[in-house]
Amino acid sequence: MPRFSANLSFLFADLPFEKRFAAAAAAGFGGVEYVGAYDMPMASVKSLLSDNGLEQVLFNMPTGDWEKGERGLACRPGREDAFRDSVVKALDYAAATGCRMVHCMAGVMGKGEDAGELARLYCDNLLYAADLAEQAGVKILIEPINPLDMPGYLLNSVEQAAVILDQLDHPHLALQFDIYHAQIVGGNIAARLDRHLDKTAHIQIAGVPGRREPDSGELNYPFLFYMLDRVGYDGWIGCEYKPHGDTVAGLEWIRPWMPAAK
Ligand SMILES: O=C(O)C(=O)[C@@H](O)CO
Ligand SMILES: [Mg+2]
Repeated sequence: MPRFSANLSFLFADLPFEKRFAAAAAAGFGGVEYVGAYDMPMASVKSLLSDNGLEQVLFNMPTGDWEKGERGLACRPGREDAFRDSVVKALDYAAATGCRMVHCMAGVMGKGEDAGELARLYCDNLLYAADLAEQAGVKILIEPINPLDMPGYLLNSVEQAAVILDQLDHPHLALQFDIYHAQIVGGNIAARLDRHLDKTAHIQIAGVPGRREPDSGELNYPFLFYMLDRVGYDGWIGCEYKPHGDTVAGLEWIRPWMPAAK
C-alpha cells in the first residue's frame, strides 16, 4: 500500500504555511515534506509535526538565493562555504524534526561554464554532505529535474544520477525519483523505476503535462503504485503537484489508498 506524503510547498498553498500541517493531517496524510522551513524556529516546526501526528519525511537544504536564480549550491564554484553551512543547518533541522532524508539541490550552470568542472565540485560536495549526514543518521538525496522547468539545472536525468551514485558509492547518498521530471526527461517510467529502485529512497508524483493532480495526463499512476507494491517499495510517495483548485477537492484520486482522517 503506498504511503503518501503531502508536499506543503505545493498542496494547501492557499493557507499560511503553518496551517498546512493540520490541513494535511485532516486530509489523511501521515507525512509531510516541503522545500524548507528555515525561517521558523526548529521548536515551532517540531510542535506542528507532533500536534498533528505527522512525520517529517523530507525537506531541502537551503538552496541559496532563490530570487537571484540560485537553485542549490552543490555545484557552484565560490559557494563552497555557503554549501557547508547549508549542510549543517539542514542537519540541525533534521535532528530537531526527526527527518531522515534531506534533498540536496545541485544548482544551475552559468553560460560558458564547464559542466565537467561543476560536476566534479558537485560530487565533492555530495561526499562532504553524506559524511556528515551519516553521523546524523540522515540520507542525502539527489533529484534529477527537467530542464524545461529549471533551465540550466545540472542534474536532469535519472541515468545521470545513477552514474553519480554508483561512482560515489556512499551509503548515505540516494535517489529522489520524481516521476514528473523523469517522464519529461525520458519517459518509460515503469522500467526505469524498476531499474533504479535499489538506489531510490523517495518518490514524488504529479500529472504530466501541467504538474497537476496525478489522475490527469499521460501517466497511469494506479498501475505504477501497483507495480511499486509488487516490487516491495516501502518508502514514501510525495504529492508534489499544483492542485487545479481546492487541494482537498482534488484529492479524490488518493482515496482508494488513503482515507481522510476521521
Ligand atoms: O522541484 C522539485 O521537483 C522538487 O522536488 C523540489 O525539491 C525543488 O524545489
Ligand atoms: Mg520533486
